[in-house]
Amino acid sequence: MEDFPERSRFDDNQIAYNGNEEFEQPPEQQYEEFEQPPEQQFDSGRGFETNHNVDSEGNEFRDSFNHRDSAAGKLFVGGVSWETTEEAFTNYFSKYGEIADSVIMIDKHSGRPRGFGFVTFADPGVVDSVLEEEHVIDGRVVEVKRTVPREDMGFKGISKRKKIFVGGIPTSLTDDELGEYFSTYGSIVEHQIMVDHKTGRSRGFGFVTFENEDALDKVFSEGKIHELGGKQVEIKKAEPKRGGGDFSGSAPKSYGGLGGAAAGYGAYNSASRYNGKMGRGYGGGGYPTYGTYNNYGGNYAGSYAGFYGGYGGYGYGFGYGGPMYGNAGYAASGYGMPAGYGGNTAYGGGRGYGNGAVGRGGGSGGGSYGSGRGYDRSGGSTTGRYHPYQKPVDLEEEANDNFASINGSPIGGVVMSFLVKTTNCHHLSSTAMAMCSSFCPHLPNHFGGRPAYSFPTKPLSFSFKAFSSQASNASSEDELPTRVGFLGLGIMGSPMAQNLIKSGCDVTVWNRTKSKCDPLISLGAKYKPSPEEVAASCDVTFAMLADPESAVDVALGKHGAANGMSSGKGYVDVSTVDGATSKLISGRIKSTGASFLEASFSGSKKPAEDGQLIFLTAGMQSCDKSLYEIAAPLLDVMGKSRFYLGDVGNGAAMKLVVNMIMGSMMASFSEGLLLTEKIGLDPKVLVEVVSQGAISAPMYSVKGPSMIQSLYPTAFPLKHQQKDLRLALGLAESVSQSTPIAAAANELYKVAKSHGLSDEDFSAVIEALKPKLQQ
Ligand SMILES: NC(=O)C1=CN([C@@H]2O[C@H](COP(=O)(O)OP(=O)(O)OC[C@H]3O[C@@H](n4cnc5c(N)ncnc54)[C@H](OP(=O)(O)O)[C@@H]3O)[C@@H](O)[C@H]2O)C=CC1
Ligand SMILES: O=CC(=O)O
Repeated sequence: MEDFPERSRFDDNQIAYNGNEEFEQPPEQQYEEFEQPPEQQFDSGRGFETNHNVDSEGNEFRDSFNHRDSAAGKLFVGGVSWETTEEAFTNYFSKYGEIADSVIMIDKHSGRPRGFGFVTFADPGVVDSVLEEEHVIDGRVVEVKRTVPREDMGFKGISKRKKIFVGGIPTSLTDDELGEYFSTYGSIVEHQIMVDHKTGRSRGFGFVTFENEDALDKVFSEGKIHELGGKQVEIKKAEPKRGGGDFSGSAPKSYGGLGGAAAGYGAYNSASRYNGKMGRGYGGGGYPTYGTYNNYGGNYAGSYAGFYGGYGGYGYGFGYGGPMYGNAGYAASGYGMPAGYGGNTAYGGGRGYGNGAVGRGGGSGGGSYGSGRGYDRSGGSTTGRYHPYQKPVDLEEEANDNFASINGSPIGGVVMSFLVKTTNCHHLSSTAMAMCSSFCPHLPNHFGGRPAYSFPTKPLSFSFKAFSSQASNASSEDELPTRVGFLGLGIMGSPMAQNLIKSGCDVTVWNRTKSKCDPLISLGAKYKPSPEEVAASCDVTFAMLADPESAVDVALGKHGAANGMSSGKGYVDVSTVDGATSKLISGRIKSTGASFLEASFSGSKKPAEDGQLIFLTAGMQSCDKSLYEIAAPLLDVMGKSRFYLGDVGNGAAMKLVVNMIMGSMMASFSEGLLLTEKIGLDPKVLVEVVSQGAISAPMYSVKGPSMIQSLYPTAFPLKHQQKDLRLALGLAESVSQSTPIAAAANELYKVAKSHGLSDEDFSAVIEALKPKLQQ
C-alpha cells in the first residue's frame, strides 16, 4: 500500500506548470498550488491523480496509465457531504470488499471536510464493480473515480522534480544567461525564458530543467530568491500541471477540453510580493492569444516597488477568448485601487509589458496586492474551462502584509469588487467575504488601522452608485447557512443552483415547471412543492425569476416565499427586475421580520455555469448586514465579483443600465453584419476585425459566427433583453434622461418578438433587420 503522508499536506513551494509553456498565460494561470480544488487535485499530498486527465493540449491520456498495484485499489470519492463521517464513508464502501484505507480530506486551515476523500480496497479487483455503480452516501450522490499515481503522470518526459520556475526575470536577461546562472547548480537539460508571441518580448519568467534532482536541492538550499541580471528573481519548483480533468459529465466538473473554445478566465488575483506568496492565478487554460498574459516581474508597479508587477490577469474569456476586462496596465500611474485590501482581485490583468502594469479594477493599486490565490487549471488552448471554485484564502494575513504599502497612497477609483471563491462552502471565513472596495479619492483615515475586513456601508453618492469601505465587525468564523433555497430553475437558475449544490450547500429547489428540478434533485438537492415551503425550510432563499411579474408572484403570491419567511431568514432576489419591484418585494419580505438583499447580476449562461457572474448587490441595511454576510460566500460560489451599490433598487438599476447598453450593442452589431454582407464583404471578417480592435467584446466574437449562420442558441432569451430595455427606458424616463439609441433598439426587439423570436437568443434581433421580417 502507498505510504500516505499525513492528510492535507501542502507544499507551498510546489507549483505545477502547464506542460506546454508555449501558452500565453501569466504565471498565475500556468501555475497552481497544490492546494487546489478537489476536482483539480484529488489528492492533497497523497500522490495520486484521477486518471481522467487532459494534458495541456487537451489530449486525454487516461488509457496510457500504468496502474500500479499500490494505486489499483484506490478510488477518489468526490461530492462527499460535510456530514459524512469517515466511519460512514468506510462502512459504505466496505460492502464492496475489504477496505485497506479510507480518508475524507480535511482542509488544513479550517479543519473542515473538503468534500472529497479516498478509499483503497485491499483487493483491486473490486474497483471495477464499484466504478460501475452509482453511489449515495448520507443522501448525497458522490462521484467515484480512479486514482493514478502521480509519478505516472509524465509530461513531456520531464520529471516535475527537476524543473523550476523562475519569476521576476529582468527583461534584458537572455536565455543563455539564465542557463549559465543555473548551470552552476547542476547539469541543465533545458532552459527557457518565455516570450510574448506577438511582441517577442520577454514575459519575465522562465523555466530551467536540471538533469537530476540534486541540482534542485542545491538551488533551493540557497533560498528562493536569487540574483540574476542585477535583479532578484524568485524560483519555485514546477510540476506538470494537470490539464482540465475529464469531468465531462455534469456541470462544474466538466472541465474537459472544449476544443478551440478555450476559456480565458484569468487569474483571480494577481501578483505576489517577493517576500510573499505568489499569487496563483485561477484562470482556466486561456485562449493562447488572449487571456491575460502579463509580464512577470521586472514589472515593478511604479511606486509599489517591491512587488511584482500587477499581472492581475483576469482574462475573462467566457470560454471564447477575448478578455472582457483585459488590458490596462495602470499601476505605474497609480491608477489602481486597493480594493479589498489584500483580498483584492486584479481584474483585467493588463498586459504589462514590463512597465509595471497592474490589473485593472477590482484589483488593486497595482494588482500587486492581490491575495486571493486563484487556482489555475487546465491551461492550453483546448482545456479551456475553469473551475468555479477557489480555495479559501488567508486574506487577513495577506491583507496585513499588503496594507502597509497602500496605506496613504492616493488611489483613483476604478472598479471595486472583491472576490473569493471557495472549494466548498464550509471553508469560507468572513475575511474571505464581504470585502469590497470603494470609489473614493483618498484612502480614508480608518484604513490606517488594521484592514481586517472591508465592508460596504453607505453610498457616498447616488450618482456613482458607490460606497465607502470601512472595517466591518464581521465575525471571524462565519457559518454558512446550512439550508439554501432556490426558486426558479430556468437557463440561469439551474446552473447557479447546481454550483451551490456542487460546492457542498444543502439546497432545496422549486420551479414552476417541476421537471426542471429533477436534474438538481439527482445532484442532491431537496425539493419542496411551493416557494413558501422552500422559504420555510431554508435559512436563505434565492429567487431567479423571469421578470417583475413572476418575481412578485413567487415572492408575494399565494404560497409565495414571503409566507415562509420569518425573522432570521433571508431572501435574495437575483432576478432582473426594476427598482420598484425590488422595493416592493423587499418591503414585504422585511415585514415578516426576515432580511432582503437585492443581487441581480451580469453574466449569461456560460458564466453562470462557470460561477463567473458579476453580482450587483444592494439593500443591506444594518439589519440586513448579517444576510449580506451570509449571502456573500454563496454569491461567490456563483459569481466572480460583487458590487455593493447602496439602497434597494440600485442593483436593479445598474443591471438595467448594463443591459440597456448590451441590447443596443447587439442591435448595432446586427446592422453592421448585415450591411457588411450587403456591400459584398465577408461578415466573418467583420467579426474578426472587431475582435481585434477597441470595440471588441466577447459577445461579438461568440455570437457573431452563429448570427452569420442565422443560428441563435439561447443563452439570454430575446424576450428578457426586450424586457430589460423596456425597464431601462422606464428608468431613464423617471429621471428625464434621453435614451434614443436604447429606444430604437427596443423597437427592434419588439419587432423580433412579434415574429416569434422571444425564446431565441437575443442575438436573433438581427432577424428583425432582414427584409423578410420587415415586410
Ligand atoms: N439568461 C441570461 O443570460 C440572463 C438572464 N438574466 C435574468 O434572469 C432572469 C431569468 O433568466 P433566465 O433563466 O434566462 O430565464 P428563463 O426564462 O430560462 O427562466 C425563467 C424562470 O422564471 C420562471 N417563471 C417564469 N414565469 C413564472 C411565473 N409566472 N411564476 C413562476 N415562475 C415563473 C420560469 O419557470 P418555468 O421553468 O416554469 O418556465 C423559470 O424558472 C430574467 O430576469 C433574466 O432577465 C440575468 C442575467 C443573464
Ligand atoms: O442579462 C444578461 C446578461 O448577459 O447579463
